[in-house]
Amino acid sequence: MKLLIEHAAIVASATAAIIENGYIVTNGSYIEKIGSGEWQDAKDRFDQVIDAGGCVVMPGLINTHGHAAMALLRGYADDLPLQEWLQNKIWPLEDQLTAEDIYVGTQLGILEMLKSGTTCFTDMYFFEEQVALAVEQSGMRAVLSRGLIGFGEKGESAKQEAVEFVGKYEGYANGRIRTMLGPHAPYTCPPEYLRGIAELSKELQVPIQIHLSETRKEVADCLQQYGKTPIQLVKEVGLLDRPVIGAHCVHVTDEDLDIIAACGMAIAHNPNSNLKLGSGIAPLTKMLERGIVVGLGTDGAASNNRLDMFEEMRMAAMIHKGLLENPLAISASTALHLATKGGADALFLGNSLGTLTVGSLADFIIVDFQKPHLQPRHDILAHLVYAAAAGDVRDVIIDGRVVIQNKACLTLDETQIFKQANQIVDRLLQRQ
Ligand SMILES: N[C@@H](CCSC[C@H]1O[C@@H](n2cnc3c(=O)[nH]cnc32)[C@H](O)[C@@H]1O)C(=O)O
Ligand SMILES: [Zn+2]
Repeated sequence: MKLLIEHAAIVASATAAIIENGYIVTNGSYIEKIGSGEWQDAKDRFDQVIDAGGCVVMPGLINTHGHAAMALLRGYADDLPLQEWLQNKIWPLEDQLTAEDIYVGTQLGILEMLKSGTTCFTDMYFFEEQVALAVEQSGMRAVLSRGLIGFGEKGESAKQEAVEFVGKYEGYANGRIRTMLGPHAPYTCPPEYLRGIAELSKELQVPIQIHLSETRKEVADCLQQYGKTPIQLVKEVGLLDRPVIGAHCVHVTDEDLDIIAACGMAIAHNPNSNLKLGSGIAPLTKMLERGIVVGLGTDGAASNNRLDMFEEMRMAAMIHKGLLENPLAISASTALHLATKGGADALFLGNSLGTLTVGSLADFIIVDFQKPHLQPRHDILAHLVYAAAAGDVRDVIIDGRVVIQNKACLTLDETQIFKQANQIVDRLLQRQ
């Protein structure tokens, strides 16, 4: 497949100069050429030529933390704190979910992410092979892990499933699927279990994703039980000797942050989920000051309730400005970086993903700027962060393939997915 995208304003990265009247040529999965001016050569050698006049092309957004199938649970349990939300509402309902439910729920989540400009997402859930199937069929890129709760027999069999999952799906779907190990959290995985996961990660050569220091209660319980913060604990069991992305890190001490920086652990910052569950606000500026690699994430749709990275990008900028009473705290450029290259780096994929350069993967989005809220064009980068919204995404290209065209998804059947998702919820809530 060979594409020519022309007449676009190209934001190749959060720091590069904007290319006016630019073009991008793709070849297979990769970007072959980027330049400005009219395309002079023949166009008949392209499979498709896309006129992006009046639009901005930017790297696809990278969602570094979530549980896609939880789109099914959107609006099911709102206005509760994390532990109550998980134990009383989410986990009992998740116990009833079938493989088919996860497949449909993931399709719904992917559809929402694609239409709002996400080209790569991270997932930690169960029936993960169904997630892989939905990813493969949708054309999306993803980093997938079987979520692990490390107690008893179930903990061991889930670990075995995770090993098989990595073996089967690492590099699957033309490399669009990458894998990780997904121990859920220190409060659901005992220290010895986490130690085993660290060893497994080394053996299988895949990174780890885990929820860490999400709430004040989690940290207090951990201190009480082990005499250590969650960060100190995961360091001690050897987890941080491996590549790790920790989700949340809302309640971290300066010493925790020093450990994170020294070990090269990456963080998924989920501002909207942390706000909605009343967990708090992670110290993003302190993380960045220490050179910690940070990406943005939505978390599941049951705690957000959107899978919209434009929202996360905007919120990441706004919330820290307000909190620190400093409009410079997180600039538009920093927010855009976090949502693109920062995310790629946080998933250990920064070599090929996150910026638009010759030789990098052809994952990018075309944002329609012919909208009242995106005019006049003072500053394109600021518009992308402070003014643009999911609905402005016109086309999405992943792995050199057009997946969303003129706002329509070419790979998933939207009507069918809505119908099936509602049938599942009716069954779960016994409304039929
Ligand atoms: N329960 C699964 C394994 C866990 S998957 C990951 C889990 O993370 C849960 N989850 C979603 N968002 C959060 C969060 O913000 N903090 C902690 N857990 C979450 C989610 O509901 C899901 O149960 C099994 O059958 O083995
Ligand atoms: Zn989560």
